[in-house]
Amino acid sequence: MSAPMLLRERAPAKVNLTLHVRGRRADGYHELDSLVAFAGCAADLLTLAPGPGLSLAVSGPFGDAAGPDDDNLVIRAARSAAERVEGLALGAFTLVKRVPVAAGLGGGSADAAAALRLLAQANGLSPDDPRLVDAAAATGSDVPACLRSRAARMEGRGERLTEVKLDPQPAVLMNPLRPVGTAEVFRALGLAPGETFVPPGPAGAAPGDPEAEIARGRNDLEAAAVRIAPEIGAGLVLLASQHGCRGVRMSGSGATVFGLFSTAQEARRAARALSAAAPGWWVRSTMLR
Ligand SMILES: C[C@](O)(CO)[C@H](O)COP(=O)(O)OP(=O)(O)OC[C@H]1O[C@@H](n2ccc(N)nc2=O)[C@H](O)[C@@H]1O
Ligand SMILES: Nc1ncnc2c1ncn2[C@@H]1O[C@H](COP(=O)(O)OP(=O)(O)OP(=O)(O)O)[C@@H](O)[C@H]1O
Repeated sequence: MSAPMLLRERAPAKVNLTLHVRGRRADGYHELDSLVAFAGCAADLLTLAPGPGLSLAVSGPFGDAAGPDDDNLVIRAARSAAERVEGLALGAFTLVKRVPVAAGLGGGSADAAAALRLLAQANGLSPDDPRLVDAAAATGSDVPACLRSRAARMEGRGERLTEVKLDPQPAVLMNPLRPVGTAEVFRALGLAPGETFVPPGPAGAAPGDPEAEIARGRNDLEAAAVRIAPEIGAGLVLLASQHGCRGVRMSGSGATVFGLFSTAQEARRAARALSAAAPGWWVRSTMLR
């Protein structure tokens, strides 16, 4: 008797090392230019037992916050793939939700992307299959980048991706466990459809050298998000005060903030100090790549 097949995938959190808003398109979405990387030590876990039907069981510290299972991005991605690939075998998913929800870490997008990778494996498809890439884009703006889960430049709404050679970045992630809605933050920028975004301050570095781009870049959603959740500002100050911190910024639409460090040891030490200094916050040291 053989055991039923169980496939596993990690769904690493996404961090926007830079996030530049170009403007608002006629369709209401914002045109972006963002360097994204992925966190080794902050990830959800997915399994798939291929078989008839489609189901999802969610557990883990943030399982309740992910919303009803039928609405979960895992199910939405699977349905989206099934619409595009005739005869696609689905099955029973489990999700252990360890990344905070509505946190600017693309947790739901990472889960959707991991579900597509599992379906690719179960059906003998490449995760780069254009039908799966199309299903990813239809599920959410961050899902195509999460499908690859490697450092990249993300342009447009997230559908244009270019690989970026990035040295692994020791980092600390901090989140106050206050959900911040992505749509609300974009709305707070106050751009009309068709309007160009004028960044405050100097332009960032030209594309080519990721280190310079990160050092001189911005997150154009940061000011709007701080108005909605002022604790983001407190998190940035706390992170910046840590020994060895090279720079701090918010990820995505917040409220997660990150600090970059020169060594993994400094990042781990800072994470220990911050866990004590900011009780109630989610704090992780990780390597971004
Ligand atoms: C902020 C980022 O996380 C940066 O990586 C993404 O742009 C957001 O990605 P996401 O969470 O997958 O977002 P989606 O689910 O596609 O969009 C949520 C909502 O955010 C707004 N939105 C999102 C992306 C974008 N480029 N412009 C927007 O205006 C829209 O109101 C949209 O209805
Ligand atoms: N698997 C999932 N994990 C997390 N949230 C999910 C999931 N499925 C659906 N959702 C819903 O999606 C919304 C956004 O959650 P998510 O954690 O992806 O946001 P985020 O980290 O702010 O994303 P971004 O960085 O793309 O702005 C939540 O309101 C949540 O209810």
